[in-house]
Order: sequence, then C-alpha cells, then structure tokens
Amino acid sequence: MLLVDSLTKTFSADENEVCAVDGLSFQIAPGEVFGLLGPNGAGKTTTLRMVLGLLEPDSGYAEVDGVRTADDPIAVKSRLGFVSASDGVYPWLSVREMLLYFGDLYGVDPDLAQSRCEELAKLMGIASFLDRRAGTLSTGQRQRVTLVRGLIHDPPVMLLDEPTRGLDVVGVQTIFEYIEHLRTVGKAVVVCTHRLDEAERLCDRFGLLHRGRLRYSGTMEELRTSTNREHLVEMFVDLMKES
Ligand SMILES: Nc1ncnc2c1ncn2[C@@H]1O[C@H](COP(=O)(O)OP(=O)(O)OP(=O)(O)O)[C@@H](O)[C@H]1O
Repeated sequence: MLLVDSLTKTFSADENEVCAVDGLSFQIAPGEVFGLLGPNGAGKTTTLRMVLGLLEPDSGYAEVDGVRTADDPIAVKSRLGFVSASDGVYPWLSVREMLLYFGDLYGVDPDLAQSRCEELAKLMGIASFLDRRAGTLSTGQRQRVTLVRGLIHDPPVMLLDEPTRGLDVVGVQTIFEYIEHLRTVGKAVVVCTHRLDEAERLCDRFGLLHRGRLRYSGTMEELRTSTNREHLVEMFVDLMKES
C-alpha cells in the first residue's frame, strides 16, 4: 500500500517561491490503480520524486508498504517499481543480462531473479529476444523490457510516469495489459498521464492536482458528482479556467 500524507514542497527560483506540492494526501490499496492527474506544472513529478526518495519534502511524508521514505530510502526503493516514458536500456548488455543486473541491484537472489526473468519474459512477450543486445531493440521491444525491469524485484507498489508517451496503438495496448496484470497480482499502482481518455479507462480512482493541491479525488462517479462534469477533460478545462 502507498500512503501520502500532507506532502509539501516549495522551490525557490529566481527570487520567486513556487509551492509545487501543497499538503497532498492520498492512499492506494493493493490491486488499486490510482490516476494522479494534472496539467503541466501541477506537481505530479515532484510528488513522484518525493515518494521515490529523490527529493526531500518540506513537510509530510510518503510511506510505501509500511516504510517511510525519509526513514529508510533504500528499503523504500526495493518496495517500489518505477516505469517512465524516458527510461533507457543499457545498449551493450543483453536483455537478460540487464534484467539480472537490476535484480542484483535490488538484492534479489540470483536464482529467483532468473526464474522471474523467464516468467515475466513469457508474460510480456520478450522471451524471443532475451539474449539480444538491448541496443538493437525496437522502441516497442524496449518498452516491454523496461516494463519487465520494473517488476524484477516484485515490488508491492508501482509508479508509472507517462507510460504511453510516444507509443503506437500496439504499445499502448501493451501498457493496458501490463496495468491489468498489476491489478490482478495486487500491486498498488500510481499512473501519471496527460492522456485523460486513457486514464478514464485505466484507473479505479483519481486525484486531480492543480497548482500542487489535490482539487478533487475519488472514483469517476464521485468526480462526476463533485464537478457536475461527465469527463476528465471537462473537469480539467474548468480547473484551468480558474488560473
Ligand atoms: N527543481 C526545481 N526548481 C524550481 N522549480 C521547480 C523544480 N522542479 C519543479 N519545479 C516547479 O514546480 C512546479 C511543479 O512541477 P512538476 O514538474 O512537479 O509538475 P508536473 O505536474 O510534473 O508537470 P508536467 O506535466 O509538465 O510534467 C512547476 O511550477 C515547476 O516549474
């Protein structure tokens, strides 16, 4: 489970202060897919960076599977899987070598990493190129490899940052199936995306961020009731008109 409680972060830039995340709280249960959504500059990346322990909050905390990021950032990293549109691969390693290398970084027993690698490779359709150099893969193949890499240490919580950016319809479908798999195996999942149509289909619950504050949260039905709007796009347009 992921718990975010009163997270706050202010940046100073050019003598101005920007409150990027302002008292943000939410929680995500195992098997639940939560869409953390917001226009450019809303505070999504800053939130993910604080959850991951890459950025220290001014106040508040994130707790991943019972461990607070500030108390034990290493233990938290081993409980988190992170998949981002800008993920790269190590071009000179084979896919298998890279996956096992990441397993090792996360402290996974080598035999267990090997069996997870085989199992996830079958699931995500990368078994036929496990022994190819990662640098020779197509964009779609690389995407599948990074999805498997995010799961090699079997983390209970997954963070997906713009997972469908730059992908064709087949790539997008792969992400949908991946998220369905994550839900089935009981991961708590955060998805940040600008594709509001996709978010509506993918997520069980939503948090709508604007200027660092959580303006609405809940299921699609709950959001419709609170905003009087049918779709996320319209809710967003209303929010942005307030600026
Ligand atoms: N290191 C930094 N120094 C100063 N300001 C920052 C820094 N990082 C983020 N910000 C500011 O904090 C605010 C939130 O940024 P953040 O990157 O979290 O938004 P976002 O929701 O991820 O946006 P996008 O959808 O455009 O990626 C923005 O105003 C941004 O300019």
